[in-house]
Amino acid sequence: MLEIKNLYCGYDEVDIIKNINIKVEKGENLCIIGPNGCGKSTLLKSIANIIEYKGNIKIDNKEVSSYNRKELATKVALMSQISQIYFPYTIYESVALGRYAYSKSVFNSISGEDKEIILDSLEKVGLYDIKDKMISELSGGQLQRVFLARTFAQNPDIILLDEPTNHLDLKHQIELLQHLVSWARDNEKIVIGVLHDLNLVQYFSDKVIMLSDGEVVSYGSAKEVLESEKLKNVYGIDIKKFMVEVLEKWQ
Ligand SMILES: Nc1ncnc2c1ncn2[C@@H]1O[C@H](COP(=O)(O)OP(=O)(O)OP(=O)(O)O)[C@@H](O)[C@H]1O
Repeated sequence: MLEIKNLYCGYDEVDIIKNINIKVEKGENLCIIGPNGCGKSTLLKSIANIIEYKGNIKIDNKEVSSYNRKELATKVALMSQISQIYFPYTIYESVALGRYAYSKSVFNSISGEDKEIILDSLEKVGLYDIKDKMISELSGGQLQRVFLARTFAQNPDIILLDEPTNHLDLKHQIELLQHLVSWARDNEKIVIGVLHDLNLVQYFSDKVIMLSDGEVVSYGSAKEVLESEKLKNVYGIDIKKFMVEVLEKWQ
């Protein structure tokens, strides 16, 4: 379980995130929404202990800042927006890096069980058949799926995703989110994702948290949070009216 209490964090002594309190139960999918710059990525970075924070962030009753790096890697994995850094690795090798947290030393070779987990992760994201390709030869969407497979291979208790679908076509967006939902439900894990597409939020989340200027302005089911008036106040446009107009065009 993840429990966040009185959380404040930011950069250069300026708080971006202010007084956040949430509890996420095992098996739950939480979506974080809110306009550009409201602090969504900053919140994820604090949960992954990448930036310092004030208050409490506890995974299984232990403060994330008190886990050592390797231990924390078995608890939480952050998949960020795609980085443009390309290492000279194959897809398989890149995904194998996800098993590092479980190796006894950097000199240990990968075990039979590790191999099975890596191949299973590649299968899940549909990259098994091209696992020996160099990652420098991949499209943005394929690369995103490599990072996701590495996250699955890491098998943490909590996966944090920062706009995981931004490079994916619609089929892969839906498949990815379906994988994540069943991964969380079947294994009693937690998925916390920043999503901009409110249709996907509506479809895949158990709970939604809406941020505005670093504070929680709404927290609950998608039905409770994605209310027309609340969205208008935070985003400054009538999103529901726009969505309904678009849907009518499909008729
Ligand atoms: N490394 C950093 N140093 C200083 N300020 C930063 C840093 N990263 C982000 N910020 C600032 O913190 C604020 C929140 O940024 P953050 O990336 O968390 O927002 P976001 O809600 O994820 O935005 P977006 O939807 O555009 O991705 C912004 O004002 C941003 O400029």
